[in-house]
Amino acid sequence: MADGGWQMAQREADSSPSPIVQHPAPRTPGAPYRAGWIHFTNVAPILDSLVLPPGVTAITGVPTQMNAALLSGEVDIANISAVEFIRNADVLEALPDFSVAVLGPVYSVNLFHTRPLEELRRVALTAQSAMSVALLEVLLQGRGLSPKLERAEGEAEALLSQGFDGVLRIGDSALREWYGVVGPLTPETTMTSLPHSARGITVTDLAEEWFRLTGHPFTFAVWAYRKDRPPPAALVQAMREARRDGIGHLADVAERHARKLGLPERVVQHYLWNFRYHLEAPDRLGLHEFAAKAVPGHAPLTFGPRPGPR
Ligand SMILES: C=C(O[C@@H]1C=C(C(=O)O)C=C[C@H]1O)C(=O)O
Repeated sequence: MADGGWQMAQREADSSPSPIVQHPAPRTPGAPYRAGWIHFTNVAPILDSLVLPPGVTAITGVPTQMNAALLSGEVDIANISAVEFIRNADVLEALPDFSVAVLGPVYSVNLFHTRPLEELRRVALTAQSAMSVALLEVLLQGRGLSPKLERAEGEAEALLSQGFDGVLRIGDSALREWYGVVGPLTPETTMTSLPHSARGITVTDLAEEWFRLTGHPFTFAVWAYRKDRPPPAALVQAMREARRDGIGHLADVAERHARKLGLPERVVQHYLWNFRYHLEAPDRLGLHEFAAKAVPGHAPLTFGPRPGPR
């Protein structure tokens, strides 16, 4: 579904640092604390082992759903698109030690294209993602490129055969479609440098492009909460324990999710060990650099108290 007006509307919304936050009704005492999880495979090392403490409930959804749920007050904490945290930094705060970030390629935030980037005319964007759209805009602006950006859902190869010359995809389907283009990998394929083109389709990995541009990691998601609704300590502790367990058993997590995704185990294992889940100094540097480029004039980014031992 093409929508020519959407690009302008989106650009206008993007350039405004003021939040579109609704003010939820005050909570009744004793009401549950509500979490919203984007449950893509890349968060499995944190979420799969998570045992919610008493008094905490959770829902799941795609990034734009969880962004909206946090901003409307439907949930109190969520792993949201980092760009929404930046845009709404006056009302949101983030946990200081949780991120979905990478240094270099991510494999699941992909622009599939059939012409060189410089010659792109029509690019399909998924409505599931806020972060990848903002990143794509920064990368295109950096190269002085302005293809028409349109909202359209569907698999990359199908959209490429329907008049789009670029298709932006995220998450598990983007990972699967990347492998669909470049796979199957041979035993000789080095796992430090996976291929990015085949059959006339190039897969530009937006996090790798960001690394080429800045030398920094790219932080896709942070765990944000409303400043007036910080998470109970028991929830943060449970998340830290779940992450320690998940990263400690990454091969098991990868095996389970490889089966679900229909991908080879070693591909999923490589995908997962590539992530940076602790919002460390380089990830914050990348986040601040992106914030300055994508949301000039944003409110200062604030993070909760420093964590205890991991
Ligand atoms: C790396 C990814 O990051 C996710 C992408 C998001 C977005 O595009 O808005 C939001 C949260 C991230 O967890 C991915 O989905 O592949």
